[in-house]
Amino acid sequence: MSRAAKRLKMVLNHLDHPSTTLIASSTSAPSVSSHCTLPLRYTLDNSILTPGQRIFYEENGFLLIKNLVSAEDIEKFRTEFERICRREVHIPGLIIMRDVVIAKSEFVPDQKAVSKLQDFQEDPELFCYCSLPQILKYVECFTGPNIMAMHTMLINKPPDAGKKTSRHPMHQDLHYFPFRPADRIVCAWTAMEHIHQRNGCLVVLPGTHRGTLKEHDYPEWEGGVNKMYHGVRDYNPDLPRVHLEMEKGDTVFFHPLLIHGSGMNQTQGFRKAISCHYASADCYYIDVKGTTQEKIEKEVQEIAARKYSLDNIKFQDTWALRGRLVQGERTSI
Ligand SMILES: CCCCCCCCCCCCCCCCCCCC(=O)SCCNC(=O)CCNC(=O)[C@H](O)C(C)(C)COP(=O)(O)OP(=O)(O)OC[C@H]1O[C@@H](n2cnc3c(N)ncnc32)[C@H](O)[C@@H]1OP(=O)(O)O
Ligand SMILES: Nc1ncnc2c1ncn2[C@@H]1O[C@H](COP(=O)(O)OP(=O)(O)OP(=O)(O)O)[C@@H](O)[C@H]1O
Ligand SMILES: O=C(O)CCC(=O)C(=O)O
Ligand SMILES: [Fe+2]
Ligand SMILES: [Mg+2]
Repeated sequence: MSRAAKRLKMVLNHLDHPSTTLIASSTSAPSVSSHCTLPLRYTLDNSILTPGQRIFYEENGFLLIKNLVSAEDIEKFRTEFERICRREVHIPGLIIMRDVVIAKSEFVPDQKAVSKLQDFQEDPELFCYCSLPQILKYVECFTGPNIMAMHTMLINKPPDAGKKTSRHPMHQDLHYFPFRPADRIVCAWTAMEHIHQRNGCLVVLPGTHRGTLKEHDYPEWEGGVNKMYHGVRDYNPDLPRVHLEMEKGDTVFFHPLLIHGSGMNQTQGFRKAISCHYASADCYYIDVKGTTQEKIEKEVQEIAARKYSLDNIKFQDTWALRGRLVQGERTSI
């Protein structure tokens, strides 16, 4: 056995012990070190993730699992999405979002007018995604056994109308969340078709989950920006980034501090993905007053007041009302 292989084996043998520390370099096999250490803090001890997968998530803040959701399930989500677009079903609480370019034009009951569905927790067909056992099995590695589905989306990224508004600016999802700890929150995002750079795949900045929550603002884009699409202020386009090309059914799990976004859709198709943000039910709410999240709190409260006549609702309560238990016990949030 080579020296590198021996070293790797030693790390793998130790990984099941919480006290183990390791350094994991981004290029080669991880090595045990007594002076420069990185505890495992982003993943929990169970037998689902291989040691290599744990190290990868610890280092990079995301983990891609191939072929996790079946074609039949994806077909079911697609069918339901189309029914919603044709207004054949009405789902309480569901937000149907249109791209900013067409938001002010005429009503067209077609999927071509819908860029995103948000908050589908009351739709049994779509919410089925959030309870898929093969997804929850992975989610538990990050959240622990008590699991809440906090936020649901089906993204139908439209062909760009020429103004680059189909882009999603680089952001950290934690910016939208008034609950903690961040390490017990994870997003599952599943490709509903082949997603590549030309139709606007996810773009991630590996390792940025180890940083802090950054200040977010609307980016200054000439062609306009969609409502609530905040981006990290002073985005540095020189940081190393990875385009996540995915096949239908592939699922990426990522940390809420990971900086990510998606490019414009340069094809004529509507690229589809379905996602859910999960949190441990043992998380707790925080007050965002006086923090960088105050602006988003205000925007969400304005929407809650305008759309649902919920005046003076607390930011935390907009989440408590939408969150749904999918495994274990609803202990806190
Ligand atoms: C049961 C408790 C209820 C609590 C309710 C709380 C509401 C919560 C809102 C969402 C929270 C978002 C949290 C997400 C966090 C997850 C992390 C992931 C990061 C992201 O995904 S970032 C993007 C997330 N945000 C969105 O997807 C935006 C959500 N969209 C909307 O809220 C609505 O689509 C919108 C934009 C408010 C419009 O809806 P609606 O009011 O139904 O639409 P109207 O046609 O009536 O238009 C009203 C007004 O808005 C303009 N408009 C419409 N679409 C857009 C757009 N895409 N961009 C900019 N402006 C838009 C439209 O032209 C109208 O303007 P007027 O000037 O004519 O009034
Ligand atoms: N000023 C900015 N602030 C925040 N996010 C940005 C900014 N500019 C670009 N992005 C985001 O960067 C990510 C990468 O975009 P994309 O894949 O389109 O890059 P690219 O096509 O390689 O670059 P370019 O568009 O410059 O040719 C997208 O999420 C995009 O929305
Ligand atoms: O373009 C996408 O599908 C990603 C959207 C995203 O990151 C989000 O909604 O939080
Ligand atoms: Fe996001
Ligand atoms: Mg681009």
